[in-house]
Amino acid sequence: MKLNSLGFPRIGRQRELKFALEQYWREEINQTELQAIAADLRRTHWQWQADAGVELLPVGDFAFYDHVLTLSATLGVVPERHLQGDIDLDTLFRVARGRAPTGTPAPAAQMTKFFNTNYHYIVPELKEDQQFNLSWPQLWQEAEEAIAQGHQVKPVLLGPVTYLHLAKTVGGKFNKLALLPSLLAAYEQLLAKFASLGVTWVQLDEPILALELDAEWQQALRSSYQQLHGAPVKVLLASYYGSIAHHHELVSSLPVAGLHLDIVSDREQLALFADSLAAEQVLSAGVINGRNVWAAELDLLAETLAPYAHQLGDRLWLAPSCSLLHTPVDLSVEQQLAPELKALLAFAKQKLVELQELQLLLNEPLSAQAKAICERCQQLRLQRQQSRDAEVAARLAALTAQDFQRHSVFALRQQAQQQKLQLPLLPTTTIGSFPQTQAVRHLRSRWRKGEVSAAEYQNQLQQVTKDTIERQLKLGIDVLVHGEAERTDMVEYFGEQLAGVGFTQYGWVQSYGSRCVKPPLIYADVSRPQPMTLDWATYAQSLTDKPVKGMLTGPVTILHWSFCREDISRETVANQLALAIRDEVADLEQAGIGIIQIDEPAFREGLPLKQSDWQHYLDWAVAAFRLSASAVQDHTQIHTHMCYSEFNNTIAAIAAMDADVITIETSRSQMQLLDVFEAFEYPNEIGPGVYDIHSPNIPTEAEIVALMEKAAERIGLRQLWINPDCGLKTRQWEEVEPALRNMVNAARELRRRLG
Ligand SMILES: CN1c2c(nc(N)[nH]c2=O)NC[C@@H]1CNc1ccc(C(=O)N[C@@H](CCC(=O)N[C@@H](CCC(=O)N[C@@H](CCC(=O)O)C(=O)O)C(=O)O)C(=O)O)cc1
Ligand SMILES: N[C@@H](CCS)C(=O)O
Ligand SMILES: [Zn+2]
Repeated sequence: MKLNSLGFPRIGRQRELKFALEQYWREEINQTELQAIAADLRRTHWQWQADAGVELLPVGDFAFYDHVLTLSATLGVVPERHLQGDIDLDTLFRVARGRAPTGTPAPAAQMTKFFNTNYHYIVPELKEDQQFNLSWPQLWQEAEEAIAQGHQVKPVLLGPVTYLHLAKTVGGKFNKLALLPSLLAAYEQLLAKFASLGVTWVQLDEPILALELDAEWQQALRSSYQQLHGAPVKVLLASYYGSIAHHHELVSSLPVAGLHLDIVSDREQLALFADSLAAEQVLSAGVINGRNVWAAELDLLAETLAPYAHQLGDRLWLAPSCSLLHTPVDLSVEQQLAPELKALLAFAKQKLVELQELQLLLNEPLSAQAKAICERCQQLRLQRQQSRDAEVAARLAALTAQDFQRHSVFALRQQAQQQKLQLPLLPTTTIGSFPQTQAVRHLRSRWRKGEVSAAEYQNQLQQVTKDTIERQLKLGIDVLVHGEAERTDMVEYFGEQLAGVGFTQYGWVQSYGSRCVKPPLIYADVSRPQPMTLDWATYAQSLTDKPVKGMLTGPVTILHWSFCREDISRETVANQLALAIRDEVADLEQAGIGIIQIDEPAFREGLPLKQSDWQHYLDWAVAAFRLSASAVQDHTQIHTHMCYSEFNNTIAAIAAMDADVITIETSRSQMQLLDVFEAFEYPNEIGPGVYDIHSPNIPTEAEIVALMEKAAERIGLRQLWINPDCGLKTRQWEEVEPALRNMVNAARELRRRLG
């Protein structure tokens, strides 16, 4: 029984890759030094996997920015604007970031969420006459590197059909599936190249199998794997992030040497696929959760797997459900986790050990070691069962329909709010965060190390907040924010303060490129022991007569961007979080904060992969948001904010959230995202973003006026706000101030023209 690894996090246990990349981009180290750090990380990660008993080490899971981008470069899919001579590492950085130490800057390629994860990939741009040529050697060079270290390797890359599915077409409309034959020819060359290195297995990932696919895409899968059958390597076809039981007939007819299934998402797949495997086919059972951090119940897993181990012998491989990219690297470096919580966890490195232990339970079930593992698992089960909070349960049980509903309908609330707030036509505001400067991060780091006292930390953050308020007042913005300087991250900050939620010191997970997040751990019933944002909001409000918006992260986003317990439904956890946020909303209102924003940028990302499951999700997600927002008086204005979203299939749910104001990311789509709000006759107020905060470019007054005129063609003037696309924490003050000055001037000009 082989242990199969689908990929290991590349960022490094201490985020070595992040720091090296950023140093390289700042030209503090050269490419040779960057390459050396990367090679060290790969060597370490391969060794850890080999030590755990993985025989075929994954290659292709390392990436300098994103593995989809590496594959694009491998295939020669690089936008012309970034292609300045032959492809080199800086070409990849220009595609991803718009700039690199060498070459001419050009607008970065689009970046978007990878399936239902919080990982972002760089969207390949395909032209109608796209050629695919092997153009960038990283993948086979890494295979050679691992082989030279004495390992056997299994290259891992996205399969051709998923690659096409994730790509976008540029330069006119055409069916991207027309490119499949030439793409397959490039894959054949790549597989032959691997074979020439002595590689026997190649893993091709087709996570689109977890989606509901139309006939055309199903046929694309059929014809692709029939064609690749001729390749001189064995193909392991991998799917993950969801069940593929609905494609059972299609998948079991494909002539591949093995299948990897995400068994965590649907255990029934084991029986279904095991029974239809061809005589030589391998089944890689993804039984260790690659999307979560909880220690596996190995004793129960072994019980489930035992009949299949018997049936398939060494054709059964044991694996994580997906690449370990989405988990933190190593639990052993955590020094401050409560031991009871630490015992419940397994990060990437520990998950490899779990595979090994599972193998032992199956091979030597009667051994003393096996007995000890089973006892540990039983102990953990007992501990998990004690994680209920009777008070939270009672509060949830007592909820009635009224708790999910504002007192009055929007039209009445709008009047009450206008009377109270007296805002001008087209009010201006920002989304919450202002630049998180090096100085603020350094201060926090020193406070965490005990080098700065809590009082001093507080005091200096107050200075930053005061400065942020003064800058906004000078700019003439109508609705101010305190700037979020005290927050590492919009989710982690709340995670640190909620009961039932744990947080790590080093549990970083790559979000995009060099950027990482540290997801909180929701391990027990959630409640709010004390106010979380009240002091910052009231302090900021004390500095001005203009309204300061209270700033909260919504329950759905906290849930999606955390590692969540699995013993109760996500809906229940969302409602627990909603009650905690509801209490904070009530405290803010009570303290005189008249506008409160509840951010939900992950609302859309939470949609299940299968569209047939969407409505159920939307129902409970909307309810959780409403529960968090509905305790206030009519005159208190509730905002929500969503970036990374399009609203085509969800507009009814967005309207049902019933926020008084929604701010959204629209600048890059030139306000086209508003079409759906217009068609739906969306009744509440909307702030369509006019400033692309992902770009260092400063929007001009004329550009903002033009964007808002487009918005006004679609949405009633009295419904509109003017604001950036998203928070400004990743930008510099030198960019933010002129951009916001132009935004405020544009608002004044528009009021003159349209008011
Ligand atoms: C909106 N987005 C978010 C997502 N998910 C979240 N959970 N949160 C989000 O905001 N998903 C979608 C997008 C993803 N976008 C981003 C954008 C930016 C980042 C990012 O910048 N991450 C930072 C880490 C943020 C953080 O916690 N900072 C700490 C500093 C930690 C640190 O590195 N400290 C240094 C010491 C510094 C010094 O001494 O000078 C160290 O430890 O060495 C803080 O604010 O204190 C990143 O750097 O990756 C992520 C997702
Ligand atoms: N209030 C947050 C929202 C980001 S999506 C911010 O401004 O950073
Ligand atoms: Zn945002």
